[in-house]
Amino acid sequence: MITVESVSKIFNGKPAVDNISFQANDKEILVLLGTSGCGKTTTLKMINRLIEADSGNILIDGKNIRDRKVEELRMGIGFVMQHSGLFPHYTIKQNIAVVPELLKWDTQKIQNTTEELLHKLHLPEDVLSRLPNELSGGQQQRVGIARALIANSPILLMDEPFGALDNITKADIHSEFKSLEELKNKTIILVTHDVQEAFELGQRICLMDKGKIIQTGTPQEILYRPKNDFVKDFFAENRLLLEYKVASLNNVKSFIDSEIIIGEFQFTEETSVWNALQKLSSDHKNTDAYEILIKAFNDYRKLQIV
Ligand SMILES: Nc1ncnc2c1ncn2[C@@H]1O[C@H](COP(=O)(O)OP(=O)(O)OP(=O)(O)O)[C@@H](O)[C@H]1O
Repeated sequence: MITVESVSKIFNGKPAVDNISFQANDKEILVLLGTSGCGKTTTLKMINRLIEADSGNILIDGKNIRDRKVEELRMGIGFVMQHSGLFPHYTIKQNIAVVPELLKWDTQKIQNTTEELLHKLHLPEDVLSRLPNELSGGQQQRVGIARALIANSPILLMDEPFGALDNITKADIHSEFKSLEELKNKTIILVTHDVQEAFELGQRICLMDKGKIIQTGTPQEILYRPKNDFVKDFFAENRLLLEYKVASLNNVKSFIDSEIIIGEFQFTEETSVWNALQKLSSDHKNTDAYEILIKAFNDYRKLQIV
């Protein structure tokens, strides 16, 4: 568990992070969401002490990170930097091997684990001998993720890990990412300014503005019980889409005979209404099921909006 207690950071007399507190629970993906300059990256970097907090405390599993050696602290934290952060003069193979070499893994183990991760992240093996600038932005980001995952540390900090991807590739990566076995037991803090990404990946979201946390909650809580007008307005543009994405078939099942829809189309109760509708809309034979689901969603929605 990561606990951030009343943490602040001031740059040139201006607060970049202003007395924030939150907790990332074990094995959850907590998203820090906010517009450019609101203090997300600074917050993330304070957790692995790339930036030292001016005040407040950060605890990992109850231990203050100030009381730990920086190198030892960072060994237990995978970090995916904004724009991949790969060493430009190292090959991809060397970039991925940096931490395993510090941990004195034998060459065979490094090679096997690297190949396994490349495969899972859909990167061809021939990238290994290339330099970062010989890869696309999206490929570089996947390498950045492989590098952060290889040592299997229990905590993962990710700064805009999919920022270089277009929206279509992003949607694919999000579902791949969520199903990666390597992530299942990790506590993950992910920074993004992309509202849809936050809703697709975050179990909880901290919405930040001007160095402060405005609201922390599940996507449903943030959407249906916004703390103030700022939160409401922040999601106004994407609101309907987000509502379809946060509602699962489990949420709407009491409004339909969902067994039919779930069984017939191989959905699960966790499938979002959005994904189910997308699948149903791809074939005109499913028009009836599509309409049943829309109606159920509308009935469910009426009860959420207070
Ligand atoms: N090293 C630094 N020196 C001075 N000011 C800084 C430094 N790092 C960040 N800042 C300032 O602190 C504020 C917060 O920056 P931060 O990078 O944490 O924001 P962010 O939410 O991650 O933004 P982005 O999404 O654009 O990366 C900004 O006003 C930024 O200009």
